[in-house]
Amino acid sequence: MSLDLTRVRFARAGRLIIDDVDCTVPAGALSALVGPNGAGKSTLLHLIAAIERTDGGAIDFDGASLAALRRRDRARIVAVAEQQSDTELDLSVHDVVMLGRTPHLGALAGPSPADRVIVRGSLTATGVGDLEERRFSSLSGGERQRVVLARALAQQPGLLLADEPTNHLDIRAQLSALALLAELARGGITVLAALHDLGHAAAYADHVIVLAAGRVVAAGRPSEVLAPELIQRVYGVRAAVLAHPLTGRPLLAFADTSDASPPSPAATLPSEGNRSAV
Ligand SMILES: Nc1ncnc2c1ncn2[C@@H]1O[C@H](COP(=O)(O)OP(=O)(O)OP(=O)(O)O)[C@@H](O)[C@H]1O
Repeated sequence: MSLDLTRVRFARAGRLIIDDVDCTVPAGALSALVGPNGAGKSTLLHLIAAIERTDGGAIDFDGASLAALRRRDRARIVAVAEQQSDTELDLSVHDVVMLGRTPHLGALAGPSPADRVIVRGSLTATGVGDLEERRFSSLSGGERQRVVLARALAQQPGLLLADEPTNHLDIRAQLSALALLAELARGGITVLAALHDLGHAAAYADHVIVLAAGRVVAAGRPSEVLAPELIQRVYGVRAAVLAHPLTGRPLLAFADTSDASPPSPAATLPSEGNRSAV
């Protein structure tokens, strides 16, 4: 089930923050949403999740408007994994992740044993099964990040939106989180993750959407999109694309424009290999 955005617009304080965005997030793929600070990545995720209302355009998942759904129906389809507000701080980790089951529970019904199994499985999948009884407020930033992803998994969505899912994570946890998102995508979930690290996008994403100043400036396979010219144009840094010695996937190397050393001769893209490392 693909996500299709057509001429999506969003303005705040008299400024267009999302400016006629057209793009498709393909089904069963891990798509990376990349772009400089302030490009509009988080805003776009919020518009897709209908946390914010668009000022124009259409956002359809599997051919149906997400904004037109009732909140509960939408929550059965779309999950958002992002840094949480303070409202969850007083809950246990178990209860935070159980919130992901809310759209699936009957009107007056509490969680069933099956819901508890799903919660436990989600915590295990994100590597925090041993934290279930802890207060969310007592967790480190990286632990919270993984619990937030577990909550989104527990929702069993068709569309998973993740805002900086590797934030706060150590390198091993970063790779695990990305591999998990790629695996979920292969399992049929449409995944759109806002990523700052272009290396992660190159190494793990099937599809990359580049946002700059609220506009989509490129979209496609990482090997097509993450080219030195585009990175120079969008981020203002020099880049070389190498072949990862362990995986064969694209490996990006950067230098700021003041660095006088010559550009790498290896500025061609390698073929895509496995995704076990960046
Ligand atoms: N409510 C608002 N009122 C005014 N401006 C806003 C509002 N929300 C977002 N913006 C502005 O919209 C732009 C896009 O913000 P957004 O957080 O979506 O960017 P981002 O790509 O996620 O950035 P970052 O990589 O820094 O997290 C920024 O310039 C931000 O200041």
